[in-house]
Amino acid sequence: MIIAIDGPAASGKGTLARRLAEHFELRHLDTGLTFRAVAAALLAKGLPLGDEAIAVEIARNLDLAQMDKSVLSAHEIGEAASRVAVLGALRQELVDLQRRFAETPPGAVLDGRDIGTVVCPDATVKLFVTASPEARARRRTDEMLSKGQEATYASVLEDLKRRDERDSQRTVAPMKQADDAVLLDTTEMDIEAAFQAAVDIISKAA
Ligand SMILES: Nc1ncnc2c1ncn2[C@@H]1O[C@H](COP(=O)(O)OP(=O)(O)O)[C@@H](O)[C@H]1O
Ligand SMILES: Nc1ccn([C@@H]2O[C@H](COP(=O)(O)OP(=O)(O)O)[C@@H](O)[C@H]2O)c(=O)n1
Repeated sequence: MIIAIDGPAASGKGTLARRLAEHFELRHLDTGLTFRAVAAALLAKGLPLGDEAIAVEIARNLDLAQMDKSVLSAHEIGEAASRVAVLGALRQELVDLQRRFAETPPGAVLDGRDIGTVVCPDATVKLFVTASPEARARRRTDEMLSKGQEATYASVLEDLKRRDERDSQRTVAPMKQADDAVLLDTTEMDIEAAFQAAVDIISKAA
């Protein structure tokens, strides 16, 4: 079974994907981390985020097991990830890696922006998870503050909107709800309610 979860920044994709993977005894890949890892490596080398040849080389040598979420989840790396995510050759390299992960038995839950449309178009079930920009900004701000990071609601809201705009407008694999994906709007749901709604959708579809 392959569960594809897409949606905008801080919509709760990762939280849901982790819980669903545990519930259905599947592996989980946060594909955003793969873009974040490439961006972070370019930043560490002092190279421009548009250097496609080096970005592809970094992706080719990426070890999924070595990606450190606590480092890569930094807010500014999210912005840098969305800049490298427009590079077509890089996406191709990462899609190959993500697909191999998804197709390894017993299957997996993948979350990202183009899982249902590009990476796993034949996924068993597809969810497009969203929430209002204000709810997402509130959640991300609270998350950053709880980790002792500096954050203001207004700047996080602005950053998320800019990133969503870039992600949905790019020419290669833009963020988009697949035609056969089920929309899950969690604006008025807490984490538990969103999880139960997702389990219901998946149980009906699988
Ligand atoms: N339904 C929800 N209600 C309230 N907070 C949520 C909900 N879903 C996720 N969160 C919180 O919002 C933040 C962003 O969630 P995350 O799963 O990292 O989103 P994404 O993977 O889409 O960026 C986290 O702090 C998470 O605990
Ligand atoms: N499948 C994916 C996953 C992420 N990305 C890019 O990577 C960036 C970071 O993704 P993320 O899922 O880690 O971001 P958050 O939603 O956690 O803030 C996104 O803004 C996208 O530009 C992508 O293009 N395709």
